[in-house]
Amino acid sequence: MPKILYKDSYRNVRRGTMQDIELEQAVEILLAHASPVTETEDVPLLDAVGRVAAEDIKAGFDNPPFDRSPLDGYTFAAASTCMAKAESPVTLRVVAEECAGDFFAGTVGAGECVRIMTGGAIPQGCDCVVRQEDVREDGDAIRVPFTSKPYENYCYAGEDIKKGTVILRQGQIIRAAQIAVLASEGHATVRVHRRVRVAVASTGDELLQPGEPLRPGKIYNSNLYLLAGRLKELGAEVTVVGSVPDDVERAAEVIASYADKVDVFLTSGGVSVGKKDIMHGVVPALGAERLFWRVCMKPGAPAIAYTRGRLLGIALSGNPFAAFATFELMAKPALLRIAGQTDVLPARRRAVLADAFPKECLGRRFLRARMEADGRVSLPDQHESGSLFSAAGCDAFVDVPAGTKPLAAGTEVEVVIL
Ligand SMILES: Nc1nc2c(c(=O)[nH]1)N[C@H]1C(S)=C(S)[C@@H](COP(=O)(O)OP(=O)(O)OC[C@H]3O[C@@H](n4cnc5c(N)ncnc54)[C@H](O)[C@@H]3O)O[C@H]1N2
Ligand code: MOO
Repeated sequence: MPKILYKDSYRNVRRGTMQDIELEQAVEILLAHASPVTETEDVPLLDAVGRVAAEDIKAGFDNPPFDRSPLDGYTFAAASTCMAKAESPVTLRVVAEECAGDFFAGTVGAGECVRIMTGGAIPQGCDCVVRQEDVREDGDAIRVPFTSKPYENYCYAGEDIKKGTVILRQGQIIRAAQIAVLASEGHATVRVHRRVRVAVASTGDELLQPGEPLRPGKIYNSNLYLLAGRLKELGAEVTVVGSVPDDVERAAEVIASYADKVDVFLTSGGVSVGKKDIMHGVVPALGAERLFWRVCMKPGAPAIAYTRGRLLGIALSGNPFAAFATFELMAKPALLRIAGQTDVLPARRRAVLADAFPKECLGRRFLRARMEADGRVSLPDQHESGSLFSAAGCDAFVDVPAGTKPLAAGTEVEVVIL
């Protein structure tokens, strides 16, 4: 591997045609290099929660599979009660009893009924159900004091799902409701894409692992937990590499050793213009192609993306909120695409600010924020890129365009929902 000096690495890439790109362009470039995994596997339904469907599934039969009763009561032909009145009820003979799961194979004739429980299959000859509380039970007969209409209190076969309906779409994320629908159609397993494999590491000789004693000038490594934790939440197969030293060759060797094992190598730190911002050197040392460096946004502007063969490398800023924001806005769409998902961009909406933001934004800025129950979006007090704690309760970013003056409470803003 060529020896690359720290001081060379950013200066070389800064010269020439290098230009900051818009976030949307960065996402487009990442998505263009995010090939969905092709390997699939069949997993039991409960293991499929959080996974991405690898095939469209159509309902193989009408659900429910038979006409059924929505009540505990009696079923008969509505025509049998056409003469019924409160003062002269019609008497119907109870010829059978059916609980849910039973099947009465006979035909119910005029003047007859079947006692039926909720979920019981409606027998031949019957077209309505009455509640048992509404009739008088009298030995093996009932007295019905009103006329019933055909298909009153009646659940049709296929009322829930018609045969042939697409019940799961390729690329859809599978949640509890989806596995319940699959179960209702008799599926015990479902075909899913294999999980996206991500190695996550942090750069920075200042970093200590939690559990080590705190030493002067050092800080604990929080980004590793933020990124690995978020990857877990998103259902990725995470390899926690840990801290890589601030050494171009060593870091490149570590990343290269994962090139065939993971889809994405995610790092934080070392992307700005400092003496130890090694990622500029790591990219050529890896023999990788740099896709971009610097995005027109705060925080996280100095993010780098690169590829080597099938490996996609995403190097985020070390500042914790920069790592947080750029992970959500740039890395996540690419990871979801690789995982096989079709819907990969975060939702956006307009909302009114509950709090003021007192600073002018010369460049485009993403503010940590929280959607409130009243539909407004609130801001914490602390917005530094290096501050993590105030982001911990946030579930949205306010997307503030370049050149925005201080924002007053009550201003309508564009919000990215996490
Ligand atoms: N002269 C300039 N300096 C800086 C610029 C610039 O344009 N010119 N950009 C600033 C911006 S914006 C950012 S963002 C940071 C990006 O720096 P790096 O991505 O190279 O990150 P580091 O220098 O390694 O670290 C920055 C900051 O974050 C702390 N850190 C790093 N890793 C972790 C971790 N795993 N857990 C917790 N905290 C971490 C690190 O100690 C630093 O305080 O550069 C600005 N500078
Ligand atoms: O892009 Mo940086 O995170 O603002 O300090």
